[in-house]
Amino acid sequence: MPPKTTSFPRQDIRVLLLEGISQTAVEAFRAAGYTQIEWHPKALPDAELKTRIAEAHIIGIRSRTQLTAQVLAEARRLIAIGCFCIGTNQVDLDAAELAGIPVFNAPYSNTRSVAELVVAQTVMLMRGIPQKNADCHRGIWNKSADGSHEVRGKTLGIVGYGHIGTQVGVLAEALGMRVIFHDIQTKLALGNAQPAAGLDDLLARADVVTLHVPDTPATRHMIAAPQLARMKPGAHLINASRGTVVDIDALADALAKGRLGGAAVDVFPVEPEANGPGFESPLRAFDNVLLTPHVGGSTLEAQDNIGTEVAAKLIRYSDNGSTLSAVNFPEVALPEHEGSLRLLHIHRNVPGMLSQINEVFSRHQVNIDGQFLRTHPKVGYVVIDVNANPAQGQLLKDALAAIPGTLRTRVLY
Ligand SMILES: NC(=O)C1=CN([C@@H]2O[C@H](COP(=O)(O)OP(=O)(O)OC[C@H]3O[C@@H](n4cnc5c(N)ncnc54)[C@H](O)[C@@H]3O)[C@@H](O)[C@H]2O)C=CC1
Ligand SMILES: O=C(O)CCC(=O)C(=O)O
Repeated sequence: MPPKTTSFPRQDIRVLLLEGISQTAVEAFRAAGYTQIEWHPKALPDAELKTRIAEAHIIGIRSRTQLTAQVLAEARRLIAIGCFCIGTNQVDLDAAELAGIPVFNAPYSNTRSVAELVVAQTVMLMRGIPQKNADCHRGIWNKSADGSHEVRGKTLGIVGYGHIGTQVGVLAEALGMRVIFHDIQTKLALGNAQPAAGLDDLLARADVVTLHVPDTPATRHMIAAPQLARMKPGAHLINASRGTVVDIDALADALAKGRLGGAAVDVFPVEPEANGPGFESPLRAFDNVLLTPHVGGSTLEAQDNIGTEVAAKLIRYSDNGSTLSAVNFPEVALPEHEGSLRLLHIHRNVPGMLSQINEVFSRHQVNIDGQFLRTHPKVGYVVIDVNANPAQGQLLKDALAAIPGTLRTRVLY
């Protein structure tokens, strides 16, 4: 099959991939006919990001690149954003939506990797391995069972019982742990897991507390001094969710006072912009804290799967207009449009928009083959398949773009 063209040829669409996104994404774009792919191993400094994003039609990032409203204001050509990870808190989702830019992510591909790391950390913390490891590195031999426990029969408290939390629970039960969880939504408990009566109840009962919530206003500092004080003396805390969830100074204080047995922390309120020296944290002072550089989802398996998954979503949107599974945008699942010309119209969701759109087609005496509409409170997305030639398509696109409240139009041939 010859490749379908979009409103301009695929080879003119510029794809900017940052932060060492897996080559599987590059391969997926190439296989779909995209040739202008710029790949960077790291995040870009803010000024360079603004320059590069101004030229890009599609951008792929991971958790480090901050796509703020100011950065997005420079992204005049951008049609789609891919977060090659789960979290999308690094993107101003409202600003992107109001600019007519859907944001896609990979909600599942690295969840197993995080779950495996957390289970390993649970065993390591319960055995006091971080301190023993630090001692050995300093040449100190300290063979002792003091403070060292099996995880079998101990209680794991999972805060946020979603894709990662549930997998952690299943793996922990396989090791003989009792699993309790807390979530703001009612959740199906897997295996023998039990819901706790609330966060305070979970904190009071768990030997190890592990956090798997997203970054939201409600989760910011959800573990601070009062919550740490409710944990069992000598219990352990694991955070592989987001650095904003734990008050790091309060955690350092609890560790300094010996209230907690230890902690494993993979995510930080401020993370260095690049690999190399420059990681600062009060937790560096503690031998009983396992520190990792935000690698919960960083396995080759996860990254390869994420590369394929998010690239497929971006390509589908670019070629077909489908926004299924976009995190910030009206979701429209579209059939192929063989034989029809497809117009995309993204607009402010104000009364009378649809009638103005349809008036364009009646004015140009063009038959509509199919129409798809979804709205969010602020933004609407209409896709119209028409029986028209490319020249008419361009005229229709210009007429649609002239409707007040239009955010973006595209034509797919
Ligand atoms: N360290 C790393 O490399 C990685 C970190 N993550 C982080 O892990 C987070 C969780 O990932 P998933 O399990 O896939 O997300 P998910 O969306 O499947 O699960 C999150 C759960 O948290 C619950 N929740 C939300 N607000 C809550 C609150 N205030 N109190 C209690 N529960 C609340 C939700 O109802 C949901 O069940 C992501 O948002 C991301 O920030 C994800 C992947 C890799
Ligand atoms: O490894 C990454 O790029 C970020 C992983 C993560 O935190 C996420 O998927 O939300």
